[in-house]
Amino acid sequence: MYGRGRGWSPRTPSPFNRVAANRDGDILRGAALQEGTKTPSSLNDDNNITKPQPQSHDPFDICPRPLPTKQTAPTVVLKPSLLVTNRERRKQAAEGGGTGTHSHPLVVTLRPGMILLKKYISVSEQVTIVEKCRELGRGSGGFYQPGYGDEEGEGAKLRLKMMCLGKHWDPLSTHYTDHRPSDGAKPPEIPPEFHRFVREAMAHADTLHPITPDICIVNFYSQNGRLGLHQDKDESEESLRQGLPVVSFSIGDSADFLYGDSRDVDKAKKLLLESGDVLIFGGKSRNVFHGVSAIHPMTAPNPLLHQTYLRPGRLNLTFRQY
Ligand SMILES: O=C(O)CCC(=O)C(=O)O
Ligand SMILES: [Fe+2]
Repeated sequence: MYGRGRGWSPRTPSPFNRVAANRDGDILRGAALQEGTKTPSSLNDDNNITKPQPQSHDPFDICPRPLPTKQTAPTVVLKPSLLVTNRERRKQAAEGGGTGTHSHPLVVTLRPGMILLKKYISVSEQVTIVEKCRELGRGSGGFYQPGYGDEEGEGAKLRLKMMCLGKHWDPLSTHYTDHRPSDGAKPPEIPPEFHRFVREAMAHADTLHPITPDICIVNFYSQNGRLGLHQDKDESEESLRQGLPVVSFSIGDSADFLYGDSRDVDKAKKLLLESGDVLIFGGKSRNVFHGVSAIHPMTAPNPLLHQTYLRPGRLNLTFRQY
């Protein structure tokens, strides 16, 4: 995914020092290194440092329930009335999308091989996706904060939480593996309903080869999340040669998505990806450089938040065929 396309390996000096210094910022150093990880080294009985142990990752809940307030016991969390929810749904439908009727999606060709299905995923489908990602994300192989740098996980961290389905993408080796090296977890399977959503979306991108995804990388960006410009180049040579597309679902807060022909942020185009958007890039755009430069707070659709408690931020799923 990110690594190989970014043109470095763990044994060569990481370009992230450069990236971190130039505001493109897909990593955090220092204090943020602590988030979501535990140090893998430990002492044995004789107080000698042992070999690195498998890490455990703190569970990460993308839909935390509100804490009860002090003065009232037990707290009842009020969901909006049906009237309010329906009004919001109608408003959203009137604004042009996310209605769940895929008969006339707005299909925009951004460049050859790069297709945007605007507000394509209905709110109820977004709810299904969020709930499934929540469930899988809290279990074995669920969300963690991926690190680069060294085998002890003491290097830089990506500025997002990640979970892989189908196969694990390892940021250290920049290869796909059957298990997550840090804790040995096997990635959960891609849920059958996700396969259906991808199949239906692909039908609107008929200039591109359809995929049968066997990998889905799920990223959760908090409001200061970022992802530097990179190419997705770690799938099989055959997949890349055929230009098999990456299918990307955006849910939650909107994001500034950058794309272009080089890693140069100043030359990249900027696209606002909103909740329910599907971006497909394959064929002549399979190697496009892309990244996320900003998340826009408080832009997620209210009905989605009311139904899922999705935390502030953005969920992105990229489906690929190895
Ligand atoms: O979050 C996005 O829109 C892009 C994610 C991405 O490029 C990746 O996971 O490789
Ligand atoms: Fe990517």
